[in-house]
Amino acid sequence: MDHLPPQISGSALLLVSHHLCPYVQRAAIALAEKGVPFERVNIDLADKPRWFLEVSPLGKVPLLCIRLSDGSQDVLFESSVICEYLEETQDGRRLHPSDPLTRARHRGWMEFGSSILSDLWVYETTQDRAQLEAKRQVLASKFATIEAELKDGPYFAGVDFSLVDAVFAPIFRYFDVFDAIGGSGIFAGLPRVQAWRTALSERPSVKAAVGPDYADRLMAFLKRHDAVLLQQPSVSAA
Ligand SMILES: N[C@@H](CCC(=O)N[C@@H](CS)C(=O)NCC(=O)O)C(=O)O
Repeated sequence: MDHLPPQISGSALLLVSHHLCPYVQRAAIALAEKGVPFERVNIDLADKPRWFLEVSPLGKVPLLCIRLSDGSQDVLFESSVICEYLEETQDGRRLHPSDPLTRARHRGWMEFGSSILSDLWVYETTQDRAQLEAKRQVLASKFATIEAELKDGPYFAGVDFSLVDAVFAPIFRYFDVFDAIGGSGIFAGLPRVQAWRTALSERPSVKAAVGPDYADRLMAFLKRHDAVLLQQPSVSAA
């Protein structure tokens, strides 16, 4: 594999990213939690570079470009696969439970998080109010399911931060923005989810992966899509 992007330099790991992508953010959180040095390069998904199309089978970010010890290079795609690879190859904090059954359950909840991201894509980009409301109900129901799963916290599995947390932290950052523009109401009556969301927002790895101006970038994205989500009563009144 010798099509690595021109931006790669000294680091053994390069995360090919997009500035808003929650799948990228989960991988960046896993890297930060493990204390693994890496480089990050953002690409324009509306104008994908040729080198990216050559090494990304699905044309999606994230990619993890890896320089191996013999000097050869390889590329991984799919955020969950990247997280699992990091867990298997890198030192630092363990992000999966050691017990196989618990680990398998965690993988299930990571998939559940990805299904929420698919719902969110429609929720944030639709121009149809009925579709927005239908997705809001789906999301509310999924977070109610999570509420029943959460124990004492602060994280999904208790005191230990795990890959499930890395998956959900970027999801909650969306709702920071949605709440600021009128309130989704999705977490009302879900105290454990609320507490989990707060704990994740304070985690340094999450802050670093998502970036300080995330809300502004997401707002600009919503405006570009002319999202009906922006037409909340409190926003139109402003
Ligand atoms: N299942 C993939 C999803 C990644 C994904 O959907 N990435 C989006 C950005 S958030 C993307 O690259 N979209 C570009 C495209 O579909 O053309 C993963 O977990 O890595």
